[in-house]
Amino acid sequence: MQLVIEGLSKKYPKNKLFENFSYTFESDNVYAITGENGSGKSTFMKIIAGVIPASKGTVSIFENKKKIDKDNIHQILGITAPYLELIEEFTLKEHLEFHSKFKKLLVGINLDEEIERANLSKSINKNVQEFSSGMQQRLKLILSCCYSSEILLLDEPTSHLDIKGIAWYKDLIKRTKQKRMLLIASNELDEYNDFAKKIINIGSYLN
Ligand SMILES: Nc1ncnc2c1ncn2[C@@H]1O[C@H](COP(=O)(O)OP(=O)(O)OP(=O)(O)O)[C@@H](O)[C@H]1O
Repeated sequence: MQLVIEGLSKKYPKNKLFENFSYTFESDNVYAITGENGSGKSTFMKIIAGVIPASKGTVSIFENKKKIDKDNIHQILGITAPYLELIEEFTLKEHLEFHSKFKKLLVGINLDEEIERANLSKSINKNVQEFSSGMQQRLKLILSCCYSSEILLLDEPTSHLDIKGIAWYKDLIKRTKQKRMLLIASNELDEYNDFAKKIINIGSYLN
C-alpha cells in the first residue's frame, strides 16, 4: 500500500503552515511527523484522514497500484488523536463490540490479554466517561492498534500517559506495527524514537 502526497499546502487566513509537500509513504514502515508547536503536525494528519481539506495538492492511497476510492478509505485507516473522542455513554466492553462490527482484529491479538496489559480489566463494564484521561488514551490506542487498519495515524499518542503507560505504549507498537504504515505526529522522542525509520519535519516545508 502507498500513501502518495503531491504538492500539499495548507494555509489559514492568518497562518501559512506547510507548502508544496510531496512524499510517498510505504507499508511496513514507521514515520515520525515532527515540527515545533503550531507547525501543522495535527493539521497534516487531519488532511490525510480526510477530516479537513488541503488548500492545495492531493492525497491518494494505492493498493497494488489501484487507487482506493475516498469512500472506502475509513476501512483502511486507524486513528488515535486528541480530537477524536470515545463514545461517552459506552462501556469499554461496548466499545470493543462496536469496533469489532467494522474492523477485524489483528492476527495474533487476544483482546482480553490486551485489556489486561493496559491495566483496564477491572474497568471493562465501566462507562468511559468515568475513565481518567490516561485510561481513555489507553483504550483509544487499543482500538486503533489492535484492529486491522493498513494505515495507522497516531497524533500525540502518549498524551495523558504516565511512565508505565508510555512503556505499555511502546510495547503495543512493537507488537502491532508489522506490515502496516504507521505515521506518528509528535514532538516527543519517546513516542517514535524506538520505531521510526524516517523522520519528516513538516515545519520545514515552508517557502
Ligand atoms: N481551524 C483553524 N483555523 C485557523 N487556524 C488554525 C485552525 N486549526 C489550526 N490552526 C492553526 O494552525 C497552526 C497549526 O496547528 P496544528 O494543531 O496543526 O499544529 P501542531 O504542529 O500539531 O501543534 P502542537 O505541537 O502544538 O500540537 C496553529 O497555529 C493553529 O493555531
